[in-house]
Amino acid sequence: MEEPICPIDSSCQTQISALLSPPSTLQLQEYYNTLLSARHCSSITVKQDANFGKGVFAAMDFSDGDLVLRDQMLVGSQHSFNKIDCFVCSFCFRFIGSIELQIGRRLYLQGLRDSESHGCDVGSSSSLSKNFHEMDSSSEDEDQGTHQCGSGSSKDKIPLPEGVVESLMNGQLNLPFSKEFSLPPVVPCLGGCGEAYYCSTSCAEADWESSHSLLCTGERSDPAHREALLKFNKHANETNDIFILAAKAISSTILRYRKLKANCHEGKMKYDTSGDSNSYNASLLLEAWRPISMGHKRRWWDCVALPDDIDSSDEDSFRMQIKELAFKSLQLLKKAIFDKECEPLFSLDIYGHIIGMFEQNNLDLVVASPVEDYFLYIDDLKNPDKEEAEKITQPILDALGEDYSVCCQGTAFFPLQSCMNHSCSPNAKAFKRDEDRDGQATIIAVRPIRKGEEITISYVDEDLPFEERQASLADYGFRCRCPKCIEEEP
Ligand SMILES: C[S@@+](CC[C@H](N)C(=O)[O-])C[C@H]1O[C@@H](n2cnc3c(N)ncnc32)[C@H](O)[C@@H]1O
Repeated sequence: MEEPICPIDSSCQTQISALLSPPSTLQLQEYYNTLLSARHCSSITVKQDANFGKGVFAAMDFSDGDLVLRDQMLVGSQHSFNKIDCFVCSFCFRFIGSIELQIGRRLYLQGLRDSESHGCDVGSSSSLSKNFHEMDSSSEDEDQGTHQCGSGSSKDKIPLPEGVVESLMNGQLNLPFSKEFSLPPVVPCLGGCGEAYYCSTSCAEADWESSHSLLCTGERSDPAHREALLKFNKHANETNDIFILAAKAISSTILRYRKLKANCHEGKMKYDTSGDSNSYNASLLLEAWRPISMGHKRRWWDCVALPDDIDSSDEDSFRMQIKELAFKSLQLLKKAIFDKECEPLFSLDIYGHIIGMFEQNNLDLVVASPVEDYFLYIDDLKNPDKEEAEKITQPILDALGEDYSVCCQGTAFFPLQSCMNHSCSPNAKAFKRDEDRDGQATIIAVRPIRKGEEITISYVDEDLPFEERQASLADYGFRCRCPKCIEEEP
């Protein structure tokens, strides 16, 4: 197999090195201080630590159970396989519409999928390993893809009579007590793509401004770009949907760059324009790239852990195929949204680092479903209300099957949480609480934390034995040197 060669890697080498060089301590301090003050958060600080690079430190005392941080994502996306099950805002990931729409849409899409007997994307490393085997020409059980979808198999489900699913979707059928669980209305994408929906016009506008205006496949987009974007999305959904996140990171950088440039031209912002236009553009691009530059990064194909089912003798070939996959995805994206002034962003080196950053730093995005709350509420009713309600809800539960409620699942990069180092004896935990109904990351203290102490979370199950912990942390590309590991090291 030939190594993919990206010409931009060599033509923009100097700019790429500038984009990838770690920020100075001053830049880092300025960036995080501004971010923390914009979020009115004075309880933590981000500092360089001699041991592990950046870390998060307590700026006050916390007690066990205290909320340490609610972190808003920089970029995030719902897994493609989860889109059948959960209808959520494409920007903040709140469930939208109504309980009836959530259920009706899910049953409708499941039916459609079953009749087309399509599988679905199964997420990053398993899909990579599957991909590797496919490229390696060994066969893969077709059922495996379907099995891993949230929607489960249709065999134990009792379909609803014809027309009921439609009535749920179009609002003609109101379920008992569903008004107790009202959800925000469905706001379609401003570009009319029919792919992105929102909980409010402010989310629709914020997403449009931050990245979607470049990635929208609606009528407002240029037909040639639309075609290319559709191909890019298809490839990402079939291989690894982290590419969608990488596309969002590149789009948001381009849009920030254009905004900075417009602000400079309009005189709203002062910038050193003494150099030539290339160096002026390059420094604006560096500024636009700042939020991404802060994340800890290594090239994806260098840092991704070798899946268990791939022999170490195949490691080089595996890494090369990962690189090829990224190159293919990048070419599709380049066709869709290339911008000459932001050319370095389309180099394979930058693309590999962005994906590597997401693979190593991302947190699972999990938003609890209101459908579960709804059925629990019905179950808790007293008779005769319960009996009456169940006449309507039981056939729906039978149609949904055992996994009647699935939470929204995705992956997201959180700028502050991603600065938290790992410890096998952590003092905090990334945690979903019952009241979390959007895609923010919540960090809670799991024991008292003194002002000045580093706040650590565990990336893996910290109760595993030493070697198993180290093996799990290999997925994050490092060997743990926390106090517990240093003590337990044989
Ligand atoms: C999510 S980042 C945490 C923030 C990171 N320190 C930074 O500078 O951006 C994870 C990286 O931090 C380092 N790290 C975090 N916890 C560590 C630990 N317990 N032992 C060794 N390295 C650690 C590793 O380089 C790891 O890949």
